[in-house]
Amino acid sequence: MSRKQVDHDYNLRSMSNLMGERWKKVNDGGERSLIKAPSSATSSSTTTTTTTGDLERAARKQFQQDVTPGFVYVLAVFSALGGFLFGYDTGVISGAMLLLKRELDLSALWQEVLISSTVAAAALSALLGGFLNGLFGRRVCILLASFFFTVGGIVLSTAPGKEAFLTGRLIVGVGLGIASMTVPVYIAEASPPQLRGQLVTVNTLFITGGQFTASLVDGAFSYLQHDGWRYMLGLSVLPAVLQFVGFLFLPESPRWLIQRGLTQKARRVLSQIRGNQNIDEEYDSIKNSIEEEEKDSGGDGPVIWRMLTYPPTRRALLVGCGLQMFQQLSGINTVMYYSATILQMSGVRDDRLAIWLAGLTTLTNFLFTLLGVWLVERVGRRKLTLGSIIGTCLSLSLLAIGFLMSAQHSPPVTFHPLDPAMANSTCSKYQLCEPCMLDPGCGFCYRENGSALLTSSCVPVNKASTEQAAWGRCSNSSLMKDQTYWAYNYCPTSYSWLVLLGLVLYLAAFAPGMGPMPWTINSEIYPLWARSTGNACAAGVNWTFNILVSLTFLHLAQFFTYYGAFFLYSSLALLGFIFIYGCLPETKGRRLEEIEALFENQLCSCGASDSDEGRQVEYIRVKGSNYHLSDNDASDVD
Ligand SMILES: O[C@H]1[C@H](O)[C@@H](O)[C@H](O)[C@@H](O)[C@H]1O
Repeated sequence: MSRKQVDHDYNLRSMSNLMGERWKKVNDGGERSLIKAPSSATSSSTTTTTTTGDLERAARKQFQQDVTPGFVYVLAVFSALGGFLFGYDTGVISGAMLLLKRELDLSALWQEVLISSTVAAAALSALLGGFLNGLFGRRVCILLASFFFTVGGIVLSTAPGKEAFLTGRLIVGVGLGIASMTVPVYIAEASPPQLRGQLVTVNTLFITGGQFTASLVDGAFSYLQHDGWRYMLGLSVLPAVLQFVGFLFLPESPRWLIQRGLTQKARRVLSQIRGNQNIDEEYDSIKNSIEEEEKDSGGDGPVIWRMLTYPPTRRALLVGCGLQMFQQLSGINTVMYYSATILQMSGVRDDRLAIWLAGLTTLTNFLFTLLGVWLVERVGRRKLTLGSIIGTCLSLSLLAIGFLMSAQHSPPVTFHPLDPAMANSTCSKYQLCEPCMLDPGCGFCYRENGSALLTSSCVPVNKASTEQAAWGRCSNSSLMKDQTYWAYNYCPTSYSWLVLLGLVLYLAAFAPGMGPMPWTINSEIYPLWARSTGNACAAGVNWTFNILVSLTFLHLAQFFTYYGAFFLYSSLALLGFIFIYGCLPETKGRRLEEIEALFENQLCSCGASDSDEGRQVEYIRVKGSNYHLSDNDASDVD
């Protein structure tokens, strides 16, 4: 939308307010002036024959003087603690697992179960969250989520065994699912339109901030071999309690209150959030839209059915779920979960150093999400998402090329030691490091002299700990003499710089757009009656594809090699680009109530609405102004 048109829209909107206030003043007998207009405008308000030029000037002045009250920021930050916990709880487990698997003697299966149980619980509870949101409201759902985070954190940090730990992970997962779908909706519903994108994006900034904090905490407590994991997981209780207490005092979403018919309360909350600015026009607009939406929404039946049978919401749901699906299919969580392995490929052999350096990945993700917060209201959602996904696609190709070069220059196996148990292992058949590394049962044991590799062998991995070989030189750290290394899941390579470059570019491209925009856009594309269900479905899709991609990554790498897997993600990102190009309309600057109209056209003509800004004028209601005059609905002018 051009700047000029935004100004024009606001002028009209402000004018409608201004006119309302003037009528009010006339009716009040001219006793008070409710707008902070310049003296010229104020004096002319004693008559209703003011010229449009005067009105427009005064409206412009008034609009320029509007400041966003601080309360909306407080509200956004307390809600975004839910995002922080999302990032922290999904991020902290990788470091905690390193300690936990030794202390609780976990098999590979148990490790997988403990990691994926949270994500699976989140997928289910996100869907359930839609129902809870509609029934109890956003505030109760956020309170519920922080309650689950708190209880889950306590159970995890005090767990006596793996079963109790699994229970804790499931409880946290339930909190995650509810928070992930509620928080963006709550922030979007409380924000003024010109700030909405930025404030909802802050939630993703908190997610990546949580992931970054988790990597620092993992690094710090990795030195505490005994019970370190209890502190790592227990720390999440602090932000959870803070959010719970905060939300005891924060208000419900005004839009939800209006929908529930609690109009007086809604007016009070709206004026509290807007810092006692005039809320008549906004209140009126929300109320009317809800009434109209309810007429349009196709009668009875479950919300999801009504959404699917009403074309605009069906299209919005497709776009929302598609965005979340492509976010995960672009492989963000393989990069987040396996960055330590990728770093090891680039020559970092010390485990602790790899954990710390993995923190750099999460820091990059966080910093570039910050760029997204800055860009979202400047360039708009559509351009930001398109730019981001094309960058993601290219950098994934670069990552793949890095892995390809490493594979093509894979070091050979030069030494074939005899298995002491005389067992016939497949590992001894490999002639190169690449296939040896891709076999989850084997690892590469080698000596290094300068840049030359000597006596390299492919031997079975220790089933209890992938950090060692089952037998031989690499089976015990004290046996590993100087310059002897054990590489599991990676091969020593001189092309690691290409992989690292790809990784950094990937995060720089993904984090400002594809990271936050699916959440931000989902929070604004559904009409109120469909908002919680729409967000619940989209969040459910996000969690489902998260688990699908992260659980299949290693198998995918085994069958298609690392470069094959990353080329696949790159092609999926390209598909995502085509989908977004065709289907995602621009929602920047529009009121939530106006956005439904963007989905009235055919699905794949959405890009056209970018230039279709004249439509904006249709939605400006002058009702707010007439409201005081007659309180008579028949006098509304659309
Ligand atoms: O938007 C977030 C963010 O990009 C995170 O880094 C990622 O781990 C999540 O899966 C995603 O939903």
